[in-house]
Amino acid sequence: MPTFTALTTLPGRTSAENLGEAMENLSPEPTGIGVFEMEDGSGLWEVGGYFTEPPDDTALALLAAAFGAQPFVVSEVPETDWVAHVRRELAPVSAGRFFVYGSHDADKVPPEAEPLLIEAAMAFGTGHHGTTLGCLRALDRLAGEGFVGQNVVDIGCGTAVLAMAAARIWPGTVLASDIDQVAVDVARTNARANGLEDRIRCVEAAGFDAPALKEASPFDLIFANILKGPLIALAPDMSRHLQQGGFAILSGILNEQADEVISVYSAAGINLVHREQIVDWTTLTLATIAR
Ligand SMILES: C[S@@+](CC[C@H](N)C(=O)[O-])C[C@H]1O[C@@H](n2cnc3c(N)ncnc32)[C@H](O)[C@@H]1O
Repeated sequence: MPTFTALTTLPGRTSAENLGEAMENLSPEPTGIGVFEMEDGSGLWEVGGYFTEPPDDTALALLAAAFGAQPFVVSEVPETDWVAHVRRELAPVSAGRFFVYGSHDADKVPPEAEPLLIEAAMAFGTGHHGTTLGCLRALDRLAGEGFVGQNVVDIGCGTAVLAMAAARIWPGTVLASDIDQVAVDVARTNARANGLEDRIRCVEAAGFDAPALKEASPFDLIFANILKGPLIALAPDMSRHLQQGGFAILSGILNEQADEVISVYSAAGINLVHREQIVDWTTLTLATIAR
């Protein structure tokens, strides 16, 4: 299936993030959105969306005008080329005891590491982003303190990197869910490639809204590496579905948004245990009891 990208630039991080959010409402819906500061010192931000069909030119022109952005440049990228490119570019990542790698780097896995094989594909979660790295490090820390997750869910699983990390170190089944069916398919493929297909159940779900999640609730560990908005919206559900003494590892939170997320979760009875910033992104470990 071909991939189309629509790219633009504009000044100002807030405007760029708002434009990225507005792009989520485009039809066809983008399968991914990226917002990056350009590294050329211009102070401009690049905002791009990936689509499986060409996005509507008029809608893009209206969006660009509304946000004071340059006209979008739409191009078709053969998916296989993109995947091959990413595979070549991605170096393995160490995060605590975990080692995330592509099959081209199989010979680099340290013998003592917990290996997580992730092939580049159309889903988020290779371990390179500060949010994924933060979640893996938070999991490593909890496990190092002796916590053993017995009923774990990874909401917004993307590649299922977090679900697989939990399944690597603990017995039991892990649920991996995503609102995006493409991500669910990628998650399933990755679970199989890692020999974890019997341990990870992959389902399509928005938040906790699927029978598989409701049946398995309450969880003793919930990962959710999604953005601030959906995290805040999910806080009441989290408090219903996280068991007493359980942990939530949350990410996708810009550093300056972390205090707001902490106070919303605290009001829902889920309290801060640990926070870590990796570049612009904060990962929070929270618990249903103060420690
Ligand atoms: C930043 S990626 C995280 C992927 C992976 N868990 C990681 O840590 O690298 C966020 C994922 O959450 C999914 N997502 C966003 N909102 C969601 C929601 N309300 N319920 C379930 N999944 C959601 C997206 O489709 C995307 O795959």
